[in-house]
Amino acid sequence: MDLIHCCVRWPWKNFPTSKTSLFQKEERLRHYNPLPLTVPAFSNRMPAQCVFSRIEGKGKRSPPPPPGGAPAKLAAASPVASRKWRSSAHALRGAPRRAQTPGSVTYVQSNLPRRPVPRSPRLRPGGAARAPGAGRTARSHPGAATCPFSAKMALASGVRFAPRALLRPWSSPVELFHHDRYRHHEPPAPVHYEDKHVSVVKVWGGTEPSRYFLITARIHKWPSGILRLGGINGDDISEAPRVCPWARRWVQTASAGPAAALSTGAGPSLPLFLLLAEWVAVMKLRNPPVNALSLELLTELVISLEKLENDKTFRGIILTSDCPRVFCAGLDLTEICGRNPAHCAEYWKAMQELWLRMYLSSLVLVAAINGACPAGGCIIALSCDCRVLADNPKYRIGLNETLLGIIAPFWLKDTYVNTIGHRASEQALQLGSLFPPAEALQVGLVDQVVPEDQVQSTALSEMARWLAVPDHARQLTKNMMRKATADRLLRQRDADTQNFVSFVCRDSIQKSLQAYLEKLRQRKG
Ligand SMILES: CCCCCCCCCCC/C=C/C(=O)SCCNC(=O)CCNC(=O)[C@H](O)C(C)(C)COP(=O)(O)OP(=O)(O)OC[C@H]1O[C@@H](n2cnc3c(N)ncnc32)[C@H](O)[C@@H]1OP(=O)(O)O
Repeated sequence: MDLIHCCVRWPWKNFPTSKTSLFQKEERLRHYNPLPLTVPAFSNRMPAQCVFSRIEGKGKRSPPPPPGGAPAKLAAASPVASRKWRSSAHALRGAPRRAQTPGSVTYVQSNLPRRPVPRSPRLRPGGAARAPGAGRTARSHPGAATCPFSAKMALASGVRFAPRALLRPWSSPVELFHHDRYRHHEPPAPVHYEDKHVSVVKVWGGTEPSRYFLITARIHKWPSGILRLGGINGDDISEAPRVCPWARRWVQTASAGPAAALSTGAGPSLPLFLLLAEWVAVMKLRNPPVNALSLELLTELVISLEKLENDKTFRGIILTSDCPRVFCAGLDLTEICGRNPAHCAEYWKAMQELWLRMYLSSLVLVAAINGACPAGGCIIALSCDCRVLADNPKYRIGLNETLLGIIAPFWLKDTYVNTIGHRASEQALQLGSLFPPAEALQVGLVDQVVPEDQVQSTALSEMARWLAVPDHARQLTKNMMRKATADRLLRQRDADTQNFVSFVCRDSIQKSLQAYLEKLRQRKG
């Protein structure tokens, strides 16, 4: 299994929500030299099928909070929000930074001269700003600290978002911004731009003058790196490097194309005043020949997911296959055929664990299904948030257990029902249907069917779409939708394991598994 982690980092998390606060922000940015980003390689070969290859940012990390920093209450309630607050507060103050702890991403000394950041007269001690005339900060707005909707209300009522708004537990305001304003304002014609450095995945936003836009671009040098470039129509694009000096190369390259393309209704050029990026991991299943879910692979998957979940810089995983023509062949039948009950129990527990982790993952999981996806493979795909399937009639997807003489356990059935509905599941499960792409799309088993060579890029743009939603709101919603299903298994996990073991260890089932495996082997010959 391959994991490719790619990233660019951004120094600013508070996005201006009005022209006034934009200018305030630019004023501060003028005195702040964010860190240069270079791309060293890091490879940590794991045992078994798991390979991590990292592409990492260089720079330095924020120090712990100053005395009187993030309130202890916040730290206790939301470590992520607290951390965001700390790094942003220090960026504002130009505070010295220190190297990150070993074992995680490595940051080194910046070569760029760092200038102290003069405190804006509008900044109050503690970093909160009072916007002129506003009289209130977002924080003073009831509920603004907890949910994007009240932040939206605050926006509507003219409240300027101040640095203290960083205390909000939900993620980058850019996402809120995009979410609020651009969801229904796609450009009239798609904008295509590609050169050797970047290719534009999607442009969000309208082309009217004085409107913001957001570009999601892919950086070729970082295969799964997603770059977000924001701008206002009509401003000067040459400002961009000043704002994001460490990303100058890419900003400049990117700016020529999409900006020009977008400028039709808004003047000759557009500014890219903000650069955002997400950390997205690409996880490639690699257990040749067919990515059968061996105990080893299951374990690696669980460990990798846990690592990524715990590394708060990651927000999404694209799951795909490294084996040609097969995404995942499902359970490794050799793990349950001719094995003792203890082994079967251990195996099934690992399968449950993987499903639980994936189904309830706080990260966005996108399955880039680039091959056949039967049975357990389909389960893996169904546990993701979004599925993109390659348009090849040989790449069929579905739960075909009944054809093998086995029965999908209740939690797989529930996952199926949650995805395609009761009647379609009833039919497909009993018939053991494996759907070709067009039918899979029609029944709702996958979200997109695209030509094979576009699976990864489509998965990436789907990821961008999912990451455009504030993490906090998306995670809670996901939990709300999926928790009951997961809880059902959690309540009866041991009984489910017992059922599985006693079922697969039956002589009749062992015989049919053996016959099925034999058939697969002969078919090859
Ligand atoms: C109330 C009680 C409740 C109890 C519940 C018990 C039941 C629990 C059920 C849990 C749900 C999940 C079930 C499963 O996942 S079962 C597995 C189902 N999988 C399949 O049916 C897929 C079988 N494979 C294929 O169809 C093809 O291999 C595939 C289309 C994936 C690829 O075709 P291709 O032509 O490229 O490859 P080959 O067929 O030539 O295969 C190459 C070698 O791989 C071996 N192989 C294939 N699949 C598996 C597998 N699932 N496990 C182990 N090995 C597999 C195949 O035998 C070939 O091996 P050799 O190289 O040795 O010949």
